[in-house]
Amino acid sequence: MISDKNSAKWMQLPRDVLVGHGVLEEVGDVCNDLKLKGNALIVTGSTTRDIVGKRVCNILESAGISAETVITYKATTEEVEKVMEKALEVEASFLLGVGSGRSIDLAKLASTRLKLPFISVPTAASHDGIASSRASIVDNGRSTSVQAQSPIAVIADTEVISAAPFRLLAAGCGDIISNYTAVLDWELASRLRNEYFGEYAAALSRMAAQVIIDCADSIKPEHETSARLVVKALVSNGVAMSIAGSSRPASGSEHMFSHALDRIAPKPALHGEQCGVGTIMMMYLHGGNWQEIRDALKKIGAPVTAEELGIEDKYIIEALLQAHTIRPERYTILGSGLTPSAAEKVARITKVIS
Ligand SMILES: NC(=O)C1=CN([C@@H]2O[C@H](COP(=O)(O)OP(=O)(O)OC[C@H]3O[C@@H](n4cnc5c(N)ncnc54)[C@H](OP(=O)(O)O)[C@@H]3O)[C@@H](O)[C@H]2O)C=CC1
Ligand SMILES: O=C(CO)COP(=O)(O)O
Ligand SMILES: [Zn+2]
Repeated sequence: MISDKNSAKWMQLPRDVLVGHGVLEEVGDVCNDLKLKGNALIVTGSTTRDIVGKRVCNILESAGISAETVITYKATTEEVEKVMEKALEVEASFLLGVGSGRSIDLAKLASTRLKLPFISVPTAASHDGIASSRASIVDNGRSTSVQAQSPIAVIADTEVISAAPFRLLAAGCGDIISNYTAVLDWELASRLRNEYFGEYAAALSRMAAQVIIDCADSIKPEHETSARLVVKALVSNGVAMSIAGSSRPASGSEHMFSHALDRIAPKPALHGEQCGVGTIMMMYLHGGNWQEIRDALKKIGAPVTAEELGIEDKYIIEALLQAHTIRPERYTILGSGLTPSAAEKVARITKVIS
């Protein structure tokens, strides 16, 4: 028998996934189904608390579960600690991340460290951390991708998500389309560095990006069918990351560019918006069809230029120059870095700057 000891992996996936109109009302039933009792801690943002957090609190209380709330501001190590302290103070037996990517990541990592279950309740389809087992946290000013647990349940109410500002849904499309360059980078790292490459996770990731590109014409504001399509692709991305055991299928050079912008731009845009623009430029560097990426993002209504991101050209160039230093262990098309003239060239040719 030929053994393959290195391939043994623990793939953690959500148990209950609810996507649809009004599924928020089923939070109590989901807790019952999963035998979650005691006190809940709702991790939410200042806007999303008013939109959904308070409603979740009421639904839980009607189901006999007492719920406390903690408000999040930044996805940092300090805030993970703040959430953990609050969970201990209220003797929480499980956590819910109710809101944006930041609140979900903080609930995910804090619950992992406390060994408590966690439910993901996204209020927008802006990022693919909805169902993933990773948390993107800034530690000491450095962007890190931390292994965490998958949510035990995902409750994605398309009525809520389609009512969110359309900019958030368009950003989610950028986060999914970025799978294309992420997978190209992963393949490159496999060829040049003999890095493990997961065919299945890569295929799933490419498929989600393809679905969004193929449906770009029909992704519209306030359409629940659009919200549903994007949420399903985001959930699928989370599954791809869990299968891979890393964010590799969904995060490559275009994500490093976005993380660099978060570090240096005075007012960064949304994660998925920056990743979308990064994908246009990284696809050019890969010698691929960057125009197809740009056209799809334009059709959806996501930004394709520095001006549309609301970021000055000089920060785009600086982020291109710094991107390879963000996660040096993650080999990408950026290799050991671009020269200033190459960075300016890629941004100009792809019309990101003019
Ligand atoms: N773990 C993973 O695998 C991944 C993690 N990420 C991470 O997720 C984060 C990006 O998430 P993203 O959601 O784009 O950005 P943010 O977490 O920054 O949230 C963006 C804003 O949208 C608001 N918002 C959310 N839902 C609604 C709504 N229904 N109506 C009105 N406003 C709303 C939020 O309000 P409020 O202030 O209330 O939160 C917040 O102000 C980054 O930190 C990124 O690194 C991204 C991809 C994958
Ligand atoms: O944003 C992500 C995938 O879309 C997670 O990626 P990172 O590993 O870059 O934090
Ligand atoms: Zn992302």
